[in-house]
Amino acid sequence: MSAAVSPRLSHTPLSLDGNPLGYRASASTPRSPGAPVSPEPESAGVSSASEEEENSMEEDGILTEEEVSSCLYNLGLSATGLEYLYLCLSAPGRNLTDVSILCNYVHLQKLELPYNKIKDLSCVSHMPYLLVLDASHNELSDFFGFQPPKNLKEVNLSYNHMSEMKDLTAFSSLSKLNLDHNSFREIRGLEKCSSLAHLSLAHNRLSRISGLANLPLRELCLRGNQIRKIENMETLWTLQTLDLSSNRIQSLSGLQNLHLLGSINLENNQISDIKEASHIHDLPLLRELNLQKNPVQDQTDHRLAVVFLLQRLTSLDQQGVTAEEKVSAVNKYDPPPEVVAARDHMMHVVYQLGQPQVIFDSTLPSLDAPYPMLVLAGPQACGKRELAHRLCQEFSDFFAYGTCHTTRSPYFGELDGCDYHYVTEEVFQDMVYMGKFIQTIQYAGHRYGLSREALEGVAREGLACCVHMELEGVRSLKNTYFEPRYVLLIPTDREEYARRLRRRGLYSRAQIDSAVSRIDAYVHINREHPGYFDNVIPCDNPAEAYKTLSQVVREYLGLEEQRGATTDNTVTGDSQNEERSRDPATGGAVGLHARATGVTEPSEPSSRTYHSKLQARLTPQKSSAEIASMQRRRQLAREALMGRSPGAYTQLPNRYRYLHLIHLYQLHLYLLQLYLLYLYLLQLFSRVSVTAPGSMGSQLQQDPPSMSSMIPMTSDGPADPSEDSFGESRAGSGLSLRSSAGAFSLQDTAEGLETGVGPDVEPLDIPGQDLDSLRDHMSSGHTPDAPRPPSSGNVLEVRRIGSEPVSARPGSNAKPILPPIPSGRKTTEHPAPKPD
Ligand SMILES: Nc1ncnc2c1ncn2[C@@H]1O[C@H](COP(=O)(O)OP(=O)(O)OP(=O)(O)O)[C@@H](O)[C@H]1O
Repeated sequence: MSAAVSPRLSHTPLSLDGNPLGYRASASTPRSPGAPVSPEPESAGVSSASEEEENSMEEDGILTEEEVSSCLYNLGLSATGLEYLYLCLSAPGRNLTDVSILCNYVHLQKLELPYNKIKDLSCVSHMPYLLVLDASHNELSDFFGFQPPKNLKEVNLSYNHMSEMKDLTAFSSLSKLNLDHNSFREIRGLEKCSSLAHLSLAHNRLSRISGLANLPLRELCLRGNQIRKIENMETLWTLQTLDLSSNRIQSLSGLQNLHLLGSINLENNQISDIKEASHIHDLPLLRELNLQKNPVQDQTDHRLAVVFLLQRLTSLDQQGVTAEEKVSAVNKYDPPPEVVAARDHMMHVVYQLGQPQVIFDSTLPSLDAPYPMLVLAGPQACGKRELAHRLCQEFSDFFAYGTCHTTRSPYFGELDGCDYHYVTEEVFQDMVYMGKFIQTIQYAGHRYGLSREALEGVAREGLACCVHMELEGVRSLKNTYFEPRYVLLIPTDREEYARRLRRRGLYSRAQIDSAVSRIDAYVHINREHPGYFDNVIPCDNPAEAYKTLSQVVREYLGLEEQRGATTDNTVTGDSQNEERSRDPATGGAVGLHARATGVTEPSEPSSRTYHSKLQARLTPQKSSAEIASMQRRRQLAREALMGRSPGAYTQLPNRYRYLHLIHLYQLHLYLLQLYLLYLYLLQLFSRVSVTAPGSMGSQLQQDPPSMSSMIPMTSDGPADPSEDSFGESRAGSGLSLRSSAGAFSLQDTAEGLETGVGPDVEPLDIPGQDLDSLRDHMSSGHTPDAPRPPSSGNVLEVRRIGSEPVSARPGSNAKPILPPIPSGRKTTEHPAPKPD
């Protein structure tokens, strides 16, 4: 059966309307109405009645039998199955006014009479087998003005003059009804149309949606009415396509329950708020949405916002939604934590680039080794701030508290500058614009940030910075060039943690719930990304947590070595433990497992022993951090010798900074070598000049006479031979380096330069003019380290180990050196004493 017939082609409907046999009724073959016919092959010339005849018929608008003959098509079995009949009639665009003759064609199943002037369709009452009726573009004013054909399925009465719907209960088979372009003001009479799947009432005068309850509609078109509100549609469970374009709708409320909706057209309405999209957010099958010509289009990024709210859309405003758009939308409105962190990092880098570039104290210790930091991470009020303070107190030689900025106001007992720098939102934002932060986060409506200055202050002291932060802060910090140690403090007892939060009396119930739920984020990231945190410490009991933390820190610093020597013996005496710890398949797994499961077991001596021993075996004599530290000190010494301070190139643009440093380094190296050669020759000459010629050879073979002054001394005598001449204990670099800061030896510098692995050089405070004094001093026959009379600040002082530590870098703003926290390095054996 033909679905549609073009009115202008209706004279030759055979090829278009599915008559496979190519038969049609001959106009010259009269037959009784509905009478069976024998199929005849169509012959050219017979198919059309004479034009004159047709014109005369069209003029008076009465459909005649001859014309009917020419309009019949689709020969087939009658509904009874007993005879062959023409089942369809198509007479479009003939200006017909009277089609009463069709009362005789009782077997018709499809009747197409569009583009005529028909006012009366009562003939349809005589077509009990009619399935499809198309009477669009006529002058009908009587709604369904005929007796219901029992099986009528599709009716098109669009473009007529009907204004009132009547009860269609009798049309129970009706599945498709088109009533567009009439004058209906209200939908009614459809309640019993239990098969109605497609209904179109476009361009009528409807002002509200009604009369559709419980209809099995799959497609509903109410375009071009005056509807203001989506209502009475809750029961249209089966609706898949909805066209409400060109109405006056302001809200999408009312569509929430239509779970099968796949396409909504709301073009040309009054929707002005993007949030309206949230009403259809949960429709699982929604793929197409048209919001063109709505006020909402004026909002910037409205498309991204809608794409974000309705992420299942494949087409928005008749334009395909791309994957890129979806990603951008999510990144804009609900960015994943990684994106937040990356953006935060990017923002601070960009703002910082806008500022004059300087070499920061926190980058100076070495270009290779990042500034040492310890980050205590964990959910709010897990006690990490107290732990950080305590740690900095106990290990004050190593750590200082990095005070962050916050926009929240201080709680009772908190001190500005101690716990946080409390600033206003404006000040905080200004600091952001000035590129002062390394990372920031927004937490519980407040902003927190670690400023560069907080870090620099600690770096200037030569200490490692200890900070505490939330997971978001850790994520951001991980994007920077800093490589802190991250210790996760995690509450394992949620009840206790919630109680602790409640006890503080500072947080609302929602805040407490949120804080408790954030534990999962920490657990998740620790489980999914082994190694994300270097250590995980349960913090249910603050005292226990601190004990574990300080233990961990000691291990980092290598301080455990000295203290745990006896412990080691007892532990290593346990052969079983030792065996286990040596076996990477068992002991090693314990350590890894502890990390992976997120709980370290500091009370597990075997794993600790195994770990430290393994580290001791695997770690080379010097770690990269130590080497970096030594290189830096050598460089500082050279700078000091040359009377240079870093201030000369601190204003260099960032990108030339490292290149410039390398060139300077090479130049220094070269000049220093020349200078040392010169000094050495001077020294030789001076000695040769005071030594008898016969003893000259033996004198030359001796160690340099100043060697004794190079041996580190303590107040009680020579220093521990396990320390090198700079007091740097190989086993515990962090501790010894700090205590020996300021020691220096020219010979050692020369030695180090020649061998490349010589003793370390500590920076020497030599102002520029000291060089002249040094030259004068040596030209008078003294060695550089020979004592010189004191003068007012222009004296070259060779500090011995054991003198009080120097807190400032030689030259301008040098600082004592704290190497990056050694990576758990522990050696059981002390380095072999240096030969005298
Ligand atoms: N710069 C920062 N980056 C990321 N997180 C930060 C930063 N500064 C502070 N925080 C974290 O913000 C959260 C809220 O800070 P607040 O001072 O209100 O909590 P707290 O009660 O002191 O928590 P805690 O005792 O665990 O430190 C804390 O978890 C804190 O560690």
